[in-house]
Amino acid sequence: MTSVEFVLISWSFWAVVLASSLTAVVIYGFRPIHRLKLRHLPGPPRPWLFGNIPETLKEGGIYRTQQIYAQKYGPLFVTHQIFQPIVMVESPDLARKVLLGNNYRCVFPNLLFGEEARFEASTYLDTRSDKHRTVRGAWQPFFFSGSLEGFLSLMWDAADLLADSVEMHCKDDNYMDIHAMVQAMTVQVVGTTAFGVDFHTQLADKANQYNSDDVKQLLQAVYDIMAPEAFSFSMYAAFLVLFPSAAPLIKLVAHCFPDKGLLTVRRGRQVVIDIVKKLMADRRADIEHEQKREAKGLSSRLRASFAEATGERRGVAPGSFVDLLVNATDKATGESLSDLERTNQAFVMVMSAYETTANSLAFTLYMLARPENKSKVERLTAEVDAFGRNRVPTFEDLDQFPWLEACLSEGMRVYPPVPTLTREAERDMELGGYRIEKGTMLGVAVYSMHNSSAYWKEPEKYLPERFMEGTPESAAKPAHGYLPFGDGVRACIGLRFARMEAKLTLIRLFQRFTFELQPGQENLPLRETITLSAANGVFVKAIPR
Ligand code: HEM
Repeated sequence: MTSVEFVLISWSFWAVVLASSLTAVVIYGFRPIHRLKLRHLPGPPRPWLFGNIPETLKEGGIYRTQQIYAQKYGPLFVTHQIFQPIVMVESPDLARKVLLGNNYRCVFPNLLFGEEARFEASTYLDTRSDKHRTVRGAWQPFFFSGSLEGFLSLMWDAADLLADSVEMHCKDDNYMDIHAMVQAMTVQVVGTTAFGVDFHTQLADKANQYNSDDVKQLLQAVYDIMAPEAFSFSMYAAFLVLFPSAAPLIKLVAHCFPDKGLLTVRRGRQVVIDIVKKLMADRRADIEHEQKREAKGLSSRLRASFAEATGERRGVAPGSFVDLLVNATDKATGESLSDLERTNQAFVMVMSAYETTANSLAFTLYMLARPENKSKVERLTAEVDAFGRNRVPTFEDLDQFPWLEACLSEGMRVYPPVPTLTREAERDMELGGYRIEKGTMLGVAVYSMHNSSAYWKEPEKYLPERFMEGTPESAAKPAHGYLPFGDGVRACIGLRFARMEAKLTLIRLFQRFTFELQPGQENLPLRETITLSAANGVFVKAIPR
């Protein structure tokens, strides 16, 4: 073969490769099989290659496009937001059918590889059937009434410290970012209740800075993991979106040549994992130490009073999460959870326990600081005063705050901290008159449902009365239309913990202050990841009472 022939052959070879690749991309971009399968469902047109992503970016979030699509196409529609088509529902009845009939929550693919992927694979959030039952069973005692009662004083201490920080800002007469402040408080609560460690996240009245490098790192790391920028800044994420079936190859390349976004997420994860590993190792050492002391005949009751008298560190609360993990066994097999699984549970605890609670508190405080809600605040302070401005509530006392609880519930209606829920169809099913195939990804548009005039009267108004029994507003409330904590066997396991923490915080704050919103925040910009939060914080001025 002459060299000219060789070049010609190789040129034609490459032309064929190029042409067939282009054809594949064009066909792939249309996803004909998906279209065919879901052609009978209503929903927005799906532009080539990127699906509905451009519209989502334009509208500022998935929660917003869901609202627009529901208005246009009704309570069931198919959207192509990320990776694959999602059949979304927006009515209370359909949401119930999706959440109660399907027990596996879809978790979006990620870029993790190798050891990191193995770690992620054991995450609670992604467990199925028996494994899910085992892991949920291991978590459950942490939320029993006895455990919660034991956490009350730790939560109250944290809320009290928050109130001290607020007072400090009052002196400066400045607006403060109450969202950032409650975040610092909820991290403290996770630390003390679940791990027996005070992270000293709150500024309090003295140091005016974080006490420990670990804590600074932890907060930054959690932020990095959750930050949408970190994910979308990785160019590999775009490839995953476009070519999900090439995921293993994309992950391998991303692993070998990580870009800045991916590095940020991986570093963040590693920091949190290292910290929880350290916490668990410390606790194991403590347990061994305690057992030795026990063997020497010093009873735990005696030790507790000794600790009290000497001011020794309070230690791990009864029912602490690390203790549960250290002892956790798989009910089906009788085997103990592996170290990897234990570490993963602790990682999930840090990630899931603090942000959602902080967001729900920040949204509620935002609503209560708006001038038009002054009368709601007056009713709230009257309720708090009737209990006592300097009294510490007991576990039983928490039932004495129905209005405060209603204010919190209504805050989570307007701004549900988790705006979308997902499930995978476990079998072929009928939904809203349509046939849905097994394996289809399903979603519940919680934000849209909570803010729809189809189900709620005057949804734009902040009306805690909706959650007060016997009121006309409560009677007008849709059955099953309120889902801030999800529903079914995958519903939030931390619901009682979160509500108790939020109630104690609001009681302590309103015992001492009321709040005024900084002008210019009438429309609160939102940031959407898996959760919904205030994009630029919530700035308020506290008025001492
Ligand atoms: C106001 C605060 C909170 C809100 C709004 C919230 C909301 C949610 C939602 C919507 C889900 C998904 C439910 C579903 O798919 O049906 C969920 C699941 C979960 N939440 Fe929460 N959550 C909060 C606080 C907490 C806390 C404090 C913890 C831990 C202490 C926690 C741990 C979890 C866990 C582990 C899951 C997964 C449950 C499972 O798959 O079995 N959450 N949460």
